Amino acid sequence: TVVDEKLEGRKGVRKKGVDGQVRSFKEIPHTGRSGWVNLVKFWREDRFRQLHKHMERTFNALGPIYREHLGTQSSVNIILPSDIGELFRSEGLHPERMTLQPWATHRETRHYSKGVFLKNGEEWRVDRLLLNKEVMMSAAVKRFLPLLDEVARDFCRMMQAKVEREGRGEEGKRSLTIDPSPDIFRFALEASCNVIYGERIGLFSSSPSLESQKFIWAVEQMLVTTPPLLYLPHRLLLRIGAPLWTQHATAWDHIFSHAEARIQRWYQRLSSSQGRGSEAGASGGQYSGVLGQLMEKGQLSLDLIKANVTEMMAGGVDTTAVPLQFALFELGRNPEVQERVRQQVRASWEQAGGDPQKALQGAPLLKGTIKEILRLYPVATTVQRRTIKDTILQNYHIPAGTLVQVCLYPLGRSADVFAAPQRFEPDRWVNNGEKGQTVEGSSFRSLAFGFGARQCVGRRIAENEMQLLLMHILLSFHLSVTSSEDIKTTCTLILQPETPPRITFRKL
Ligand code: HEM
Repeated sequence: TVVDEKLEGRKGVRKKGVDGQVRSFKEIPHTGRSGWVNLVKFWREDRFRQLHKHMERTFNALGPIYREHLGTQSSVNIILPSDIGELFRSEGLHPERMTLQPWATHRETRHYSKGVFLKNGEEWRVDRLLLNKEVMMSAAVKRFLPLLDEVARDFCRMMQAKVEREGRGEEGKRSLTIDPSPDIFRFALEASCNVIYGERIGLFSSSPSLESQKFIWAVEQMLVTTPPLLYLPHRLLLRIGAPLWTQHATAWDHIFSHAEARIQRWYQRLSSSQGRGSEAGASGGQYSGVLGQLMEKGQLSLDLIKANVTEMMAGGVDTTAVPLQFALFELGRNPEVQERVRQQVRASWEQAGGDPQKALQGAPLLKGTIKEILRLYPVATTVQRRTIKDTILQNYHIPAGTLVQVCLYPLGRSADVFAAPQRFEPDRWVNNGEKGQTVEGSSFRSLAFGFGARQCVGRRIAENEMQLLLMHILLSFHLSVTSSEDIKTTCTLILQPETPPRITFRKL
């Protein structure tokens, strides 16, 4: 293949073709013509798990644009902010990503509706505008922030009790070294349930319910089984009852049944409040989470509500739990950064008089920390768009309908885009990177949540959830790590640590 033959590396911006003409699509460097040969190679060398590193290596070998053909999929991959800007500028009113076909097939075979993640066109836009009102608009953020804050505070109380009980050192100053990932997954699920269903599920108790553990397991299983199914003819696997397909579909069934039980409960409450003629609705006029809002407003059908809250639950737990693990690790191995962030958080917290929104607004380094973590460890490793018109990228002609992927891991670590890209430096995002930490301007560099009208619908939930947890942890604990070696990462559908890092929590 082109990569294997180690064709001359061509970094930087590509000049016009020999005769000054735009070059053809076929001339874009590629990693091998046959999608099936490439796929076999990927399987043999276990490259799916290292997809992010494979992309980084390929850009280094082939330059800032390349084509890849893998099984049934093909894409053009890009990395430079100028090309990313060009791509997003022409995404149109109904931006389209690569369809996660196995997820779509699950909905079709079970006769379930699809949520915004899987829809396209005007159908997508109608649902999306309704959801934005409940999760993206600033009035909605104001409503759900206290629910996230409550869970973050409870998490810290639970951790304090654990450190006191199991830690070492004198009373009141004990420290405990643990792999915090199981607790963080519980936090993320508890927080999601509180915001989406308006329901606490008691995951910080000593015996969390079997149902919740099953849910966490099912999301993990669904994520792991997705990448291989993306490149295989999964309808054939479905027809022959292949174990990979069965595992995938069963995992989704669990995720759906979790949502189903809650929707039924709400439906009964709503029907009985209507029966009583109550004007305040099932929630008694109190904010009771995204599901409650959607049910009471009644603008989306019950099936569409189910599809969307299920997608939000499935998309909202691992995606926030994993960056939080990386954040604890980076703050732990960079004590000076940790102290700087803590000082700002403390000052802001004291000023805010217990108002979580004010406290976050006064601590921009917390936001910078999250952006920096997602730069180094983008939980979704690519953002994709299907072009709606002919475009030119790196002076190559890209026909309408091409799938173009922005590769976030190599982008975040590129020295052409970020100064000292290996350094964990939340300051680089504060005051528009005034400290010269990005190379040439600042547009199209922070894309972990995607872009524009199709960006992550859970973005405001995720950002606030992660910032609030870090805020309360920094107010309560000093963090350190047992080893400051880089964490090895692996790609399922999301980028995560190969082995979760161990963190020492010392009570302040
Ligand atoms: C750190 C956490 C998260 C990251 C990095 C992340 C990342 C992303 C990205 C990159 C996209 C595609 C955006 C695009 O195409 O432009 C996306 C879409 C989506 N995310 Fe997230 N996400 C996170 C958390 C969440 C949460 C908490 C939820 C649910 C509450 C959620 C639900 C969704 C949904 C439903 C979509 C599809 C939106 C649409 O197509 O209209 N995500 N996310």
